[in-house]
Amino acid sequence: MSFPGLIMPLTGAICVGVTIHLIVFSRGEWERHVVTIMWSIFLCQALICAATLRFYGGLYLQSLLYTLTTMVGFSVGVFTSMSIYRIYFHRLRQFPGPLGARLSGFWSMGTALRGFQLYKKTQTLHRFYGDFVRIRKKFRPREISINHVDAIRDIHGIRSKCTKGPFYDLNYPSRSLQMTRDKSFHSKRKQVWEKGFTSSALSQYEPRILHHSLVMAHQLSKRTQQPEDITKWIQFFGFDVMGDLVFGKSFRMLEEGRPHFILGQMAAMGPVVGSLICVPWLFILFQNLPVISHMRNKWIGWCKSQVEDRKTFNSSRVDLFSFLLPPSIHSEGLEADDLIYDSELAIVAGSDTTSTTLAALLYLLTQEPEKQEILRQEVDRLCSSPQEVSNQILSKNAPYLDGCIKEALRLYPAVPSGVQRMTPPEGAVIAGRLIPGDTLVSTPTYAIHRDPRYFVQPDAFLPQRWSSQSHLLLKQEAFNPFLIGQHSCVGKQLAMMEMRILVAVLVLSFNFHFHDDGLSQRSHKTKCRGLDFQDYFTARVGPVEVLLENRAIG
Ligand code: HEM
Repeated sequence: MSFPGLIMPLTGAICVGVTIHLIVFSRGEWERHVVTIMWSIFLCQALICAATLRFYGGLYLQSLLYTLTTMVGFSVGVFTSMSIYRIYFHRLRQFPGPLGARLSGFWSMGTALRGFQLYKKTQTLHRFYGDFVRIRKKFRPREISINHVDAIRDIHGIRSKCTKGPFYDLNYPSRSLQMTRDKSFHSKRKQVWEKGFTSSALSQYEPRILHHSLVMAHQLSKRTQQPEDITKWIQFFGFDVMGDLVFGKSFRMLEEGRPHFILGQMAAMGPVVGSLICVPWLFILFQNLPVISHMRNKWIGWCKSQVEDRKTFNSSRVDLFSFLLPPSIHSEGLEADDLIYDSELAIVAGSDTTSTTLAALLYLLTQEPEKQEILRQEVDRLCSSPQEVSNQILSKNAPYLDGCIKEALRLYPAVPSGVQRMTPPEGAVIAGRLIPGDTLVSTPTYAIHRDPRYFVQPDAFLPQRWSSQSHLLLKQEAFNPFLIGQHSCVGKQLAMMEMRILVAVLVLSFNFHFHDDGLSQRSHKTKCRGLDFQDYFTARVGPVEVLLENRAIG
């Protein structure tokens, strides 16, 4: 039998592609089913191949050509229909934004891959297009970034009807306090988490945080001959503290002066996550690839073994785990793996964010020695030695220290692009404008934090704007590093305590300088070029090499 022309299968496949786009891809949330969808497409292609082979009597090449034609036709159908729909018919078409960003997540992925500075690109787009920009940051072009202070209240505030968007399905069906869209599970679990951050719980963590700060100062005091990468030590600190508070044992990175495997794991995963979250279906597909799933399983397996270890020892010391571990798993509707993912969340959310802010702050203080000196004088007045550093004293009497921390959080927010929420089906008025239902919305934290409508000299490090010179602060509500509302950061007070204690110990122990005489190229570069601040959903700071000078105190 002769092999038919390819026009008919091509046209048929294009029609199927258009139909599938219109009934599946243009509505609902299909991303979490992407693996099934891919398998179905694969299966259809295999069936077409087998059927043509059988029907046309074993003409392998032709049969392959036929199958490829249908595949190309299908893809052309889906992507053409998608592009036309997104440009001309999408219900968000009245919102401006760059063409690429309206078309596809690959635009954001390309932008992310060029230095992981999507937060800066978003800021530039807002300057060009205005407060509302249609941009695909984490999910499809139905996302609008809103660069307005009122949007923070309207999207995240306690009265908001916006819910978590499909970004929070990325680990589905695994769930943690943060990565769940189940409201009732979240609110029950949040109550449990909050018990781990009361002032009485925090006061029990404080001596351990001070201990880790002193170990870090001790290690640094032996490294004053040449510039030292302070970011590395701060990461050790952040992870050691969280290991101690979550699993009851430190990772001992500070003591041993070298990274634990978890840090290498996180460093490797950062760019992968940072680029793939822009195209979530690809993220979910990647997670299922053997190499990636092996890395992830290794890490989760490690968390699991730590959770098991922690369950078996009855610590007399209170730690976060004592609160998270229920008397009986079933009593709180937990599933067996929930604790593992919650402990992973605590380690990652608690260490990365705090380390980023601390590294940014030390960079800013080294950049501006006169502000470093004002801070040192304030801390000197309150604490006679690093061993005497106390959160209680600092939190009540050190406004300049708190101002420094807030400025670091403002200039370099640890979640710089903001987080994704979804409007209710009936839509919502956000910053004075009606946004259609089921639209993904976010507030770009970095851009809002550097908006001159809300902060005078927004790019300058001015700790006094939070105390003696409040006229430099035009809209306090625009400052939103921990978020507000029911999904706000549960670890805020712990983070503030850690940052106060470590910074106080360090400024009491050392003077920080950038090295200018060519001894350290990197130190000089950091000084001239600014901070290497990369956005992988949570941000990371590159090496900050500073020269430490021991101070004679006590
Ligand atoms: C400078 C430090 C920190 C910053 C800037 C920060 C920021 C944030 C932000 C913006 C969120 C919202 C994420 C989202 O909705 O997807 C969040 C959530 C969260 N943070 Fe933090 N965080 C910090 C430190 C900590 C610490 C020390 C912990 C301790 C374990 C922690 C635990 C959490 C948890 C468990 C959530 C999820 C809360 C929920 O979904 O209800 N964070 N954080």
